[in-house]
Amino acid sequence: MKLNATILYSCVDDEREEASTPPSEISPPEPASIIVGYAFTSKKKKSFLKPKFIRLARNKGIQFVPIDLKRALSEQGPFNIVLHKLEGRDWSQVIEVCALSFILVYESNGLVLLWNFYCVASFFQSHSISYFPLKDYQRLHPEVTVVDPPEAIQHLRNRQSMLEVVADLKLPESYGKVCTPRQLVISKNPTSVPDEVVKAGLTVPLVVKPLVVDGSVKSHALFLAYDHISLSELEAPMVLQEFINHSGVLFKVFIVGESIKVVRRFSLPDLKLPPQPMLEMLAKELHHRLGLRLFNLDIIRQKGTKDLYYIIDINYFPG
Ligand SMILES: Nc1ncnc2c1ncn2[C@@H]1O[C@H](COP(=O)(O)OP(=O)(O)OP(=O)(O)O)[C@@H](O)[C@H]1O
Ligand SMILES: O=P(O)(O)O[C@H]1[C@H](O)[C@H](O)[C@H](OP(=O)(O)O)[C@@H](OP(=O)(O)O)[C@@H]1O
Ligand SMILES: [Mg+2]
Repeated sequence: MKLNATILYSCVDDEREEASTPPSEISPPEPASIIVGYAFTSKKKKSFLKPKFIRLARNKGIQFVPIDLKRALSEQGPFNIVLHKLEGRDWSQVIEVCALSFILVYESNGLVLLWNFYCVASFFQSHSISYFPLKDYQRLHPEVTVVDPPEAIQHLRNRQSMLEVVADLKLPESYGKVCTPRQLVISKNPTSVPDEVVKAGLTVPLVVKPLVVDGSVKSHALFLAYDHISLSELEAPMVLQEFINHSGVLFKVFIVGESIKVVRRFSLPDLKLPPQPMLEMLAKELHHRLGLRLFNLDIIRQKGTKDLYYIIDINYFPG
């Protein structure tokens, strides 16, 4: 969900360039000292690989090379860094599910399809394609930095596990208190939702969010439920989250390795930012617990309080 943004701690060039020419097609690549292999959705290509950014990177000896997902990763490169953001299931799972489907077909159809599965397996072997290419690639090439490991990203692909890790933190409260909105996960059809909401002690209005976050448009379709009747009309799986009044101000906290950048959206000029030491503790802890280097936290402050903060969303490799 995009709102107007004011950059605070750092000056980021927000100039939008419509063109999204792949880097390799702009001009012949300069000799690069760092080669970044990337596997992106077309949306990510557009938002991230802007010509101006690619020029800047090239001047610094960094070259972006597209990864061909249809070919074995080990046949491509060499890369210094692998950067990825794909829609739906992550890269390794797509291949895993493909192999699994053959096993399932084999189980229901007997020997003929056993042979089929065997052929697929030997095809993968002879073409050096593993069922978990990124994992295998990491094992074979520990010198390559993969940003970020698919298993770490999994935490952020579900709005329950995403916030559980924050709820488990035991941070000192000297700079402010960080919590998460109370929420209820609805996994099945929602006819019983009104009762469940009452049982859980939640009250309307509630923010309704799809449980799964897979980069699709659907996973960003949010609703506000103002009454109990509308709750039973929604599509599971979803989370129902208590609405936090927050004066319409959101802090986007971007974490890139050890650095933290804060962006205020719907900014008010005289409003103070969340304290830097609190953000540093949060970023450090979540980096360790999630195993991610490139992510962002969306933080709001409860209206009428000075230091009660809620983390409402965490995004991997955000815009
Ligand atoms: N619990 C909440 N209380 C009040 N407002 C909320 C709450 N949750 C979300 N919002 C509002 O809805 C917006 C979108 O919510 P959220 O970030 O969870 O969705 P998203 O689809 O993951 O968005 P993004 O594209 O930023 O990742 C927030 O930026 C905030 O303005
Ligand atoms: O407001 P921002 O720029 O942080 O919006 C992000 C959004 O929060 C999600 O991270 C999006 O990723 P998906 O969940 O995969 O859709 C980002 O899109 P992307 O195409 O840049 O990865 C948004 O920019
Ligand atoms: Mg999000």
